[in-house]
Amino acid sequence: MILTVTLNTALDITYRVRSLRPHASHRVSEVVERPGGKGVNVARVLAALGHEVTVTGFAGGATGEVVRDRLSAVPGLTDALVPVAGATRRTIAVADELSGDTTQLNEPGPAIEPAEWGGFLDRYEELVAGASAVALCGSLPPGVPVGAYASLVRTARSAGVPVLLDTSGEPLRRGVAARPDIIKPNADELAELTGSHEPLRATQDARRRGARTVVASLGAQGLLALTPEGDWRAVPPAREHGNPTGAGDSAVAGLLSGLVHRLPWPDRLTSAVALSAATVRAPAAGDFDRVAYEKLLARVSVTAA
Ligand SMILES: O=P(O)(O)OC[C@H]1O[C@](O)(CO)[C@@H](O)[C@H]1O
Repeated sequence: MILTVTLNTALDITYRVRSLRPHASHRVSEVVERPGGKGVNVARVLAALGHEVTVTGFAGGATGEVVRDRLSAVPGLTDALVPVAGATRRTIAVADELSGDTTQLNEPGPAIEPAEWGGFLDRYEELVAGASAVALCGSLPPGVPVGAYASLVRTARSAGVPVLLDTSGEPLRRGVAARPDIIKPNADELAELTGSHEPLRATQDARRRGARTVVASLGAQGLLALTPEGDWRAVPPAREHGNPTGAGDSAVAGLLSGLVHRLPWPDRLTSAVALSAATVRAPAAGDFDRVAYEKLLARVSVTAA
């Protein structure tokens, strides 16, 4: 099984409005509610691709119950979330029909008590022992130590399980130094980590900091990957229009799926780019348009970087 870790799970709410304007009141034409947080989205896509996947992290309160209830209906997905006293956060994505842009508002998440964090570490160690790969995804809720991902990377490495890290800021900086197998920063996360806004230079710098492979997600420019097998750019055939929320999570799912199937890197990148683009076409995060995905697979271009 593939293990995904979402320390800051969420109930993702997507609102559709005609046109979003600051300081104005809006009528919402559609509301979609989904279990979210990056690792949860990754897990849902992996399950849809036919993988056995286990979700862990924290869940609490009424929002946590909704998240767990919805996850129990996903075939192939096992819920190993650790209960906490605080309530799972909500995130709000406002999709603006006129511009096609999405505005995201993410709550900070519940305060995690030291005993809850300790309980999670024990659970994580047990789960890692049965995993073929681990993904550590998203922000940290308050109370979780900033070096959390560095510890979780070290645990996976000492168990001999490949580990992918997808986070930002100081948790990413510390996590990279613990030498994860793969990191998947976006352009902003890379720039924050390295101080460089030039993607190739920043990706090389991120690799020198400790990640074995860096896969940078660059929006419409696709993925730039520096790997032990070679360096590639994987680009979708055209810019997609729709809701980009969760597109990076789908790319992570594609990378993990390719990793456990031991596919060559160009094939992993093709699948990651196609899934990512097919997610932009689907209305809610963590979903992808399967027909678009299958068509896109033949149209992604992978070239040496
Ligand atoms: O953990 P954060 O970095 O706040 O990101 C969480 C959010 O990002 C998304 O996963 C999209 O990538 C949403 O589903 C939402 O839950």
